[in-house]
Amino acid sequence: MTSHLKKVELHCHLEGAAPPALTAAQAQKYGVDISAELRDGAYVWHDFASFLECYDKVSEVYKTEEDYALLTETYLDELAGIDTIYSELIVSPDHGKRIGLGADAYISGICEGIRRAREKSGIEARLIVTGERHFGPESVIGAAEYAAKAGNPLITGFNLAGEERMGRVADYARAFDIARDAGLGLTIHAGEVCGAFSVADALDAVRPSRIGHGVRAIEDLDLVTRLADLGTVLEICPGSNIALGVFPDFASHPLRRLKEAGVRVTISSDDPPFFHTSLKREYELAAGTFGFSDAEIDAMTRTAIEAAFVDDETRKALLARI
Ligand SMILES: Nc1ncnc2[nH]cnc12
Ligand SMILES: [Zn+2]
Repeated sequence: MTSHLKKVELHCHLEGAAPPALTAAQAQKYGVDISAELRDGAYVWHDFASFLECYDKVSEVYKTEEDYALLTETYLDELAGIDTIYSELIVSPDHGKRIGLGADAYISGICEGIRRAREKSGIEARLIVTGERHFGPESVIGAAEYAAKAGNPLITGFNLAGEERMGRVADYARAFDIARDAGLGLTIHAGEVCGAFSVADALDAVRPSRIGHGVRAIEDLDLVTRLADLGTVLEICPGSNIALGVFPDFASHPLRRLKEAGVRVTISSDDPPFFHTSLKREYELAAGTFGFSDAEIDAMTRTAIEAAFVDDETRKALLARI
């Protein structure tokens, strides 16, 4: 039972959190045929590449500023309902551009959703702008430039998501330089679909304070030591890793081994309904399947706040609530 624990989430893709029922209603509203991607209330995909395709198709039924406000408010309300005090949402202004809404309207809708949710429950949230690796370095640089120039106090981080097998991290280093120079926090998907080399690449080329997943670092014990020595925080999403077949089962998932090796680990849900999970379930898995005590789970939540892309005053206020 973890319902009595305060929760924090550092790694959730906004469109990846879209509830299937809301997506079905949106598709009907816009007359979009989504029957290949959404069947019997569940998203349909069979491997990482088809997951990314399904994700992009689902994203297409969220079209207006108000659609994005509603999606954001819905997800943050769900989080607040399980005692989540802080959430970082991974968002893609490029997607706003691609669907013709525009990056500013996309972000403005999301910020309105944050405002509405915060007013009801007090939940605090920030945005991590992401580039999508499969759209290539130029597009990722564009996302970084957007985030750097936005001057939006809720945009506090930059990420690289998408097809990890495309190119090497160094190809995207310039985007991270732009984001770093603008004072944004840096995190990057690595060591999820690709092996330990991808985590090493990320450390060498980006020097991020956090890594999304990073779990395949376990394939190289020297690299695990390097992560522990650097204090790099891993945003670990066990349910996602099992759903995508990164590990065959929870018994072989390295969350506990990484923690015991001194790596700073945190728990998140990634794209919850796509992976039949939720932040609530991830906390339950931490307690039940991984056998962590309440104190150990609270320590991971505290690590997440320490690594959050927020100002010191907000960090202090959040830490005081754990
Ligand atoms: N788990 C994941 N890995 C990489 N890119 C993503 N985009 C959405 N979810 C993702
Ligand atoms: Zn992710």
